[in-house]
Amino acid sequence: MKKKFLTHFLYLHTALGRSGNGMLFALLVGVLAVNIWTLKVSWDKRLAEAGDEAMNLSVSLSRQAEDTFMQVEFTLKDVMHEIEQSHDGNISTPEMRDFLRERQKRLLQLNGIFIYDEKGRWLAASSEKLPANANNADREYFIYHRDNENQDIRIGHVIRSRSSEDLVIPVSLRRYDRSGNFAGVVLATVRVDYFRKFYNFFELEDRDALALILADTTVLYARPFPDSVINQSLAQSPLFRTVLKHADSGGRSWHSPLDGIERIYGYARLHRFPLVVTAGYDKATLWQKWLTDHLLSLALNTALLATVLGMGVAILRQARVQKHNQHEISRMQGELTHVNQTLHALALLDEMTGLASRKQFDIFLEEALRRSRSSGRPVSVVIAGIDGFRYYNDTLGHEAGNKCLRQVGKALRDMPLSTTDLVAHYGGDRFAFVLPNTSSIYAFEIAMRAVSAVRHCHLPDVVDAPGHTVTISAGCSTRNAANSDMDAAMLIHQAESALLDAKRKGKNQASQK
Ligand SMILES: Nc1nc2c(ncn2[C@@H]2O[C@H](COP(=O)(O)OP(=O)(O)OP(=O)(O)O)[C@@H](O)[C@H]2O)c(=O)[nH]1
Repeated sequence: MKKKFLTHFLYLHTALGRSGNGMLFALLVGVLAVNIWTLKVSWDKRLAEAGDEAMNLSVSLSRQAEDTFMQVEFTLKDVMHEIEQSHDGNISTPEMRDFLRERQKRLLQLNGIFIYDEKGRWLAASSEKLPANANNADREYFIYHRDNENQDIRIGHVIRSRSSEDLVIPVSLRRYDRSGNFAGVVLATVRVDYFRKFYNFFELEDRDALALILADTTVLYARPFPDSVINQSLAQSPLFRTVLKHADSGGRSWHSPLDGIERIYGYARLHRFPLVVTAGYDKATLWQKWLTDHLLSLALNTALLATVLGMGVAILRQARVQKHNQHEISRMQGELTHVNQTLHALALLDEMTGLASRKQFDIFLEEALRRSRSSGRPVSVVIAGIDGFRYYNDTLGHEAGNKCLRQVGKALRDMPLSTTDLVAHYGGDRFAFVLPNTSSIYAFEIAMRAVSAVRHCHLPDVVDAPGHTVTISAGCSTRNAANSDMDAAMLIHQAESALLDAKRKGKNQASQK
């Protein structure tokens, strides 16, 4: 049912419909393929651009991080130098505090600078006052330096400052005494807010991400995440599992383990410090923006395609209507031809007697004369009339007269004649023969046979004339070589004249002119 409807709707039952639909389908597939391909190329290009942008951003962020920590490193080294310069070994002096404060103020990223002895006690700090009995021996960086003879700068996990309550990144150096033993730690704390502010300068979408990460996979700061992600491990991130193992910088997409969102990331490992920075563009946001940019062209293309398809269907429909109309016209023409033929045939037959009509007689006679002229062979005409038919008609009535006409007509039709001869009802009580290739002698014989045929039918005549039967009289004329100038009218006139002769001579006989 559905298939039938579809076949009819799409005109698939016609050759025109099939080829039209084939063309429309090919057009649809072609336009769709080109559009999809163009859009795919455009989306791939956008992704590649986003990858490049993320990579560039991560490289600049890595420069910024390197500069930030390098300045801190130099400051720490300055502090070490200053400590070495103190003659009596006393660090807890106002001069040292001023020195530390002055150095701290130089760098925006610095939260504070601190000097601890080998027990973790505060010796000096850039802050206004030293907390009483303060001890940092429990801090992770302190324990590290106490237990490791490493002279390099160390960047630790984020901690909350005991002096300012801020989230800070501890950057520390091991102190040595003159004998080379552990003498404590010099610490500079870098504000996490410094990175927060810096990363906020960039015009990014809500779900785009920037992160500063320790090389041991610990998050130091990451936007747009809450501070709860700070110090989380990214060991499960593709960044540490695979990506960084292949290259120190580059671009790739992966799902962040912090929120599961897929981003196009750029990443860069710092050369001088064990840090990694990443910049990631949210793929879904990129897709939405790209879609919005292409929505207009997409809508226009769709509208164009729909218009073309609509026009195609309309043309197909129009062609189908035209074909239907043509079919109707030819069917009607056929019907008209049939009707015409019927009408023509009816006009050529006499309705009452079933003999040829007067019209057919005229046509047939003209044709016989034409052939006679070209062949030189004779053609004859016999005209017969019922004797005393007016009286018959007047006495027995018109209906009886009609019956008599039919009976006489039948008698004449039943006469054995040549297939080329024609018997017609000439009109009124008259009958006529056209006899091609018939000489005057033979025409006269046929006229007499006609008279005889009617007589032998014994059709009863008028009631008050017993023993009388219906008779006819006949007159004939012939065109032959001797009177070759005769036309149809002359032949008929002569035959009628002969008929009158026969009537005058007493009826029931034939006469010839
Ligand atoms: N029933 C009938 N009568 C017809 C028809 N056509 C003509 N007639 C009649 O035929 C008669 C012809 O009369 P006439 O021409 O005088 O011929 P007639 O009476 O036979 O006279 P003669 O020719 O001298 O024998 C008229 O009365 C017509 O009304 C017809 O179709 N049916």
